[in-house]
Amino acid sequence: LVAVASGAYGYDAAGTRTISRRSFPQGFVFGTSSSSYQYEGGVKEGGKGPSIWDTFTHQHPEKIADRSNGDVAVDSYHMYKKDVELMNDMGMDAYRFSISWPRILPNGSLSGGINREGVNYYNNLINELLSKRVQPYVTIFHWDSPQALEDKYGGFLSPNIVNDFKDYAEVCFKEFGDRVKHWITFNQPSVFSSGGYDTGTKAPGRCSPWEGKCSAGDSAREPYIVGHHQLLAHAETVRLYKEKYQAMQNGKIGITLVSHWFLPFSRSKLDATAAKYSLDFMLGWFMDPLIRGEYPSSMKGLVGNRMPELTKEESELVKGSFDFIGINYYTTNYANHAPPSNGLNASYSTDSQANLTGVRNGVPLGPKAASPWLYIYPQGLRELLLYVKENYGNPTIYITENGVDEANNKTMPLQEALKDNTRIYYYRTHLLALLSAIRDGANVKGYFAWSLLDNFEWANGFTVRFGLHFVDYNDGCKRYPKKSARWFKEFLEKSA
Ligand SMILES: OC[C@@H]1[C@@H](O)[C@H](O)[C@@H](O)c2nnnn21
Repeated sequence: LVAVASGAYGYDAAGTRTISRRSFPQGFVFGTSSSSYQYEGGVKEGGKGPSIWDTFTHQHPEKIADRSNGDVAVDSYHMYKKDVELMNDMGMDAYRFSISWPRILPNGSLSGGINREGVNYYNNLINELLSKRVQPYVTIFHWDSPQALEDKYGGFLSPNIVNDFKDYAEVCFKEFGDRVKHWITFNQPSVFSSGGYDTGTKAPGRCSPWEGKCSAGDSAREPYIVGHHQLLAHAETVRLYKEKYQAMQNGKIGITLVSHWFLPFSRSKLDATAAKYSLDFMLGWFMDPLIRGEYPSSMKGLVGNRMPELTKEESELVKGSFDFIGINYYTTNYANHAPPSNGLNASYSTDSQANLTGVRNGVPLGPKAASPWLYIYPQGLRELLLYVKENYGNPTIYITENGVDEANNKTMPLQEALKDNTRIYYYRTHLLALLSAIRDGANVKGYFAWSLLDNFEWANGFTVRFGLHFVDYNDGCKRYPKKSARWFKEFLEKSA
């Protein structure tokens, strides 16, 4: 009875299914995730050059729900020691953060000079983490590319970006690789491509005139070009790390992809195909080249001559270019067949011939979060991981993001805002789903919650809160642990 009460067998005395870190394999890594533009602030401090997100939010405040920006964000540029203290208080093993490219190379290219103040900031953060035995997992690119390269040659629209990215990554390996042992080249290249170049809802805000309010762009071609250049930049960087640094620094390198799980809206074959196409366009776009050296056949068939081709040499460079794959999972969608729009208005979002929704015949897949795209469906994480195991050779996986948001209710008293029971439900059920997939053979080595703190949520600005800690934007970004942070502390209690 005592063992059951202590949750040793997964159930508490009340019979509620419980879970703790002891349920997971020995050495399984638990952490939290963040990104430079969403956390740092210090927009013009320490010699940082402008990023495309600085430009996007200042030139198009109308594209951000509350017309806000990341100039201050949650001020981690000045408060990183407090952040590390919060991770340590919870008992977290690791922290995933991204480096701001223009904070290291203000002019984008190596020839423009290295900003030593920027290097110092990340050295201080890494050293603070290690002083508390929190392992740094570093994302080299989380969407905030240098404005200087956008102006110089169109950023990721140009193949020139591949060498500039590789040079930037090499500076990171040289400066931080003695202490950073897990590198993630890109965060969600599919979303950088679709948000920035299909819908125009993310920086640099390009799209076709009929897709959105953008000054320029081509939603039918640019997302695929930008995706292709990210894939090549990733593969060249992995080759550099493996040829020149891995033996000496003994780190691992990978990439983070995002995917929903997809369920057919009906039992029709067309909807089953729509679900598969949706998975190919969101996950397979990059997973297929990484595992097989080829874009998905569905994409090649549906996108046709607008889909870039991997040469034989590129295919060999990309195939197997990883030690691990990061997967971000948040939600699941129903997919129903959507006949192709007229050929004139093709785009990444319509090429997959699928309409996506979280509701079927008025019934939602699960409780709805604050973000309209997020329905709580933990089983989707299990299904996605088993799909990756069965279809992609069971590669080493880290869940590099998983989380849920609530609305930023400015009239709610602080003590009420800290009672985030939905987030506890979300994490408990998703960790159970993850454990189930691991027990069925999924090769998962770690899990990172999004996010340590409430932060700047891109087009949603500060109108939603994803954090385990509440950030008071009206009082110097003061941090307060939510109830979920206390839940995670119990979950992680190493001695338990
Ligand atoms: O929307 C919440 C988070 C963002 O804040 C992250 O920056 C991004 O990597 C992501 N991908 N899917 N969901 N997310």
